Parts: sequence; C-alpha cells; structure tokens
Amino acid sequence: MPLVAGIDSSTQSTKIVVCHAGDGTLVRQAQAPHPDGTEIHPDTWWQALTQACAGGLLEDVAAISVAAQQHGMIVLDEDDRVIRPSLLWNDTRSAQATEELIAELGGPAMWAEAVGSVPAPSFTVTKLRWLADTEPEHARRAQTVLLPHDWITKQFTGVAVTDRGDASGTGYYSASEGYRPDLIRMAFGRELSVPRVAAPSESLPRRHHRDLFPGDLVAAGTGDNMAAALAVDPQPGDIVVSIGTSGTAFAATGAVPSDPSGTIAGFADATGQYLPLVCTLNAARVPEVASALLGTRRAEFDRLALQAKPGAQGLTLLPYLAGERTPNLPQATGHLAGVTTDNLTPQNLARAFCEGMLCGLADAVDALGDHGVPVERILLIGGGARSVALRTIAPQILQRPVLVPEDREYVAVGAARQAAWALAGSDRPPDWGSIRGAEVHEADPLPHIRERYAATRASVTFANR
Ligand SMILES: Nc1ncnc2c1ncn2[C@@H]1O[C@H](COP(=O)(O)OP(=O)(O)O)[C@@H](O)[C@H]1O
Ligand SMILES: O=C(CO)[C@@H](O)[C@H](O)COP(=O)(O)O
Repeated sequence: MPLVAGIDSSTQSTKIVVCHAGDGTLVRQAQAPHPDGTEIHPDTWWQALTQACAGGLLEDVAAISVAAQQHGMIVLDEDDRVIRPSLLWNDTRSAQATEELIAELGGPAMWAEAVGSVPAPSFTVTKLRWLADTEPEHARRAQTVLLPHDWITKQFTGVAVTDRGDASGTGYYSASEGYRPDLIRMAFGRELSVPRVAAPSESLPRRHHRDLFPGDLVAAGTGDNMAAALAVDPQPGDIVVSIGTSGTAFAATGAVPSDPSGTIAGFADATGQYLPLVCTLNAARVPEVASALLGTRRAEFDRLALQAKPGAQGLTLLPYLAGERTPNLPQATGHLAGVTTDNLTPQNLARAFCEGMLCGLADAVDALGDHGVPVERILLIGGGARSVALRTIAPQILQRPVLVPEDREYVAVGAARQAAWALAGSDRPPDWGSIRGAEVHEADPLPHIRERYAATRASVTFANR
C-alpha cells in the first residue's frame, strides 16, 4: 500500500505523520519545535521541517501535503525572496489597521458579505495595511503575498498555489467569488500577486528538495483547522474544539452563516464546503503559564486542578493573557478575580486557569449554536486535549458530551488524508475512519461557573496593554 505524509507547520512546532494511503494507518511520525514569538522568518519553519524529516522520514512516501497555521503574512520581492519575517495569526499589532479597514468598506456587515468574515487583526489583509503604513520600504518591494502553507508548499513545487480553505482566512478571498483584488488595493494601495487556488484534490509535481522527499506528488495543502476537519470528519451536530496555541471551535457545514458581529469567521473547508469557526488567542498556554508558576509538571498540575472543587471557590480567570480575538479585545490582559484569604491555593489556581480558558471556548461553541449550527457533542483535539484535567472539566463547562479521539496529530493526519486524496484522484477523500477509539467524557453541566465568568467580564474595563 502506498504511503502518504501530512505536514503540520503550526504555531509551536512542525509535526509530520506518515500513513498508509488506503486506510490512514499511522506508520511513523516526527516533530521539531518552532521558536516562540508572533513574528517568525519562514526559513525557521523550513529548518524545523528539515529537522523533522532527518533520517529519511519521507523516503518511501508517494505524496505529501502541507497544512499550516492560518493567516500569517509572507511578502516576497520580485525575485521571490522573503522581505521580512512573517507576522503570525496571533500578532495583534494590526489592531488599528483592522478598525480602519472595517470602517473604509462601510462597516462589519460589508466585510461579512464580501468575504464571509469580518477581519480581526489575525487576518492577512490587516497585516498588509500595517505593512504599508509602518514599513513603506518593505511594502515598496513587495510583489507577492503568501500564507505559511503556500510558502512551504512552494519550496517543494516551485509554484505559488493555495487552497480555498486557507485563502478564506486572508480577508481578500471569497469562497464563492474568488479573489477580491480590490480589497488588496484598498488595504495596500496597489495589487499584489496571489497564489492560484487549486482544486481540493489537485496534485502538483514535486520539483525541488528531492533529498527530503523523493516522491512525485504534492497536494494543494490547507490551513491547520481545515486539515483537522479533514482528519476528524465532523458530522452534523459535531463541534470540533481544538486546544492548541489558539482555541478554535468549528463545524463542517454546507452553507456558511454570515456573522456581521465578527465572532464567527466564515471560512471555507478543504473539500468544497464551509468551516464556520470561532478562534480565541488563549488556549493551551493558559494552563501552561499557571503550571510554570506552580512549578509543576503536567500530570501534577492536572492532579491539582482536579483536587479543587468545581468553581475553584470563586477564583475566576479571564484568560486574555495574549490579548484576545474573540471577544475582540486585542489590547486586553488577563484578570484573576475573586481572590480571598481562603481560596488562593495551588489547587484552586490550577482549576481557575483551566475553567477560565474553557469558558472562553464555551462562548465560542455557543456562538456557533446561536447562528444555527447544530451543537450536540464536542470533538476535543489539539495538544491541550492530552490534559486529563481539561478532558474532565470540559464537559462541565462546555455543557455537552466531549469525545476525545485517540492521541494523534490531527492536523498532520488531515494533511496526509488530503495527500491520499490527491494520490487517488478520486471524487471524495479515502475513508480513514476519522475518530477511531474516541474516549467519551460526560458530566453534569455547571452553568454557574460560566455565569460568574460572564459577570466578571462585564465588571472589568479592559485597559490597553
Ligand atoms: N499532556 C498535556 N497536557 C496539557 N497540555 C499539553 C499536553 N501536551 C501538550 N500540551 C500543550 O499543547 C500545546 C501545543 O498544542 P498544539 O496543538 O501542538 O499547538 P499548535 O498547533 O498551536 O502548535 C502546548 O502549549 C502544550 O502545553
Ligand atoms: O488563526 C487561527 C484560526 O483562524 C488559528 O487557529 C491558527 O490557524 C493557528 O492555529 P494553532 O497553531 O494554534 O493550532
């Protein structure tokens, strides 16, 4: 049976899985870390990819596909050289540019109508405005704008190609109408060259880096959330919640809900359908920060959080440690509220950091429900899904059964499935059995924790950072 590989170049690391093309059986995998920061030179991703491929990881692989963190802006000059490090999805310095662009098109509803989403500072279009305003010399040299997965794919194929899923996060691409060069002009002052949008199962010839990947075919690739959807194949009623650097909640739908409030991004998926998605900036790193403060390893942190009573005796965290995208508070900081002489224990602190982060995701799930997306159960993935504390507390806060599929790098698996689809040349992706071996977590919902979280948020005035 031929082998295929999926590459996930996400915020914190590059992960690669090699699978059987026919049924998705995992054969081997590798990963390499990325440095911290909200601005990264693409060469760094290439170094991590090369490191993960060491020892012939891709040597007998027939087709590969690259999925990557969405939205990052990579600008190339006329010789296809990277002009400056990429501003990532979690870089909030284009907040002012975002406000300006929303107003210039006539308000949020006009954006939702034009491209399916109201831009947040994550979106590429806002970073283009920031570049034009702040670094005119770099802007002057820019000829092409790419996303992270486009750039990595180009290293193998030599051509600038993207897919509708990742393109739908730029802010200048409409899943129904294609590119909107007028919006690039509006943001940047002139047009830029953009990658061709490949069909979902298209394959491209590999032209470069035979040393890393001797096989012939490269699939179109996609954004990391779109690849995760391809891996777990959410059915009607399933909401995928991913706890990575970002927290995301999304569903696969035939039609996209148009949300002029900007809470729900109207992304396209990697198959020809849609992926309405809510994204927070603060997810796995929230408990990580508390764990570092407490000097605990992960298992010990989880034990502490589960020793505390639900509600952490009133300790409430608003988890906006990195600013926030949903709700739209790019300059916000985190708040720990309700501290008393009795409740500031390591157990309560651990629990409050888990609960606060999950309350943000519960709001995200509710937003999808409020816009008509059926919400019956949660499929929990991402690095944070490995935490016993988060798995246990999630059904209490998300107030639905939580299924945790077997421990896999689902973004990389989805990319591998896209590679298998391109290799097969079939109408539909091959059946890989999606969420095999899922563990089901159920618990009585604890709405009072969310009510206190909402009341705390309503009581806080968010100062600038
Ligand atoms: N066992 C675990 N318990 C809690 N968090 C974990 C565990 N394993 C990994 N993580 C967290 O998962 C995060 C990485 O998740 P991942 O989905 O790979 O992120 P990204 O896609 O943003 O690079 C890290 O912040 C790490 O702390
Ligand atoms: O911006 C979004 C979604 O719109 C993020 O979900 C990024 O795509 C980064 O994902 P992770 O690396 O955190 O998984």
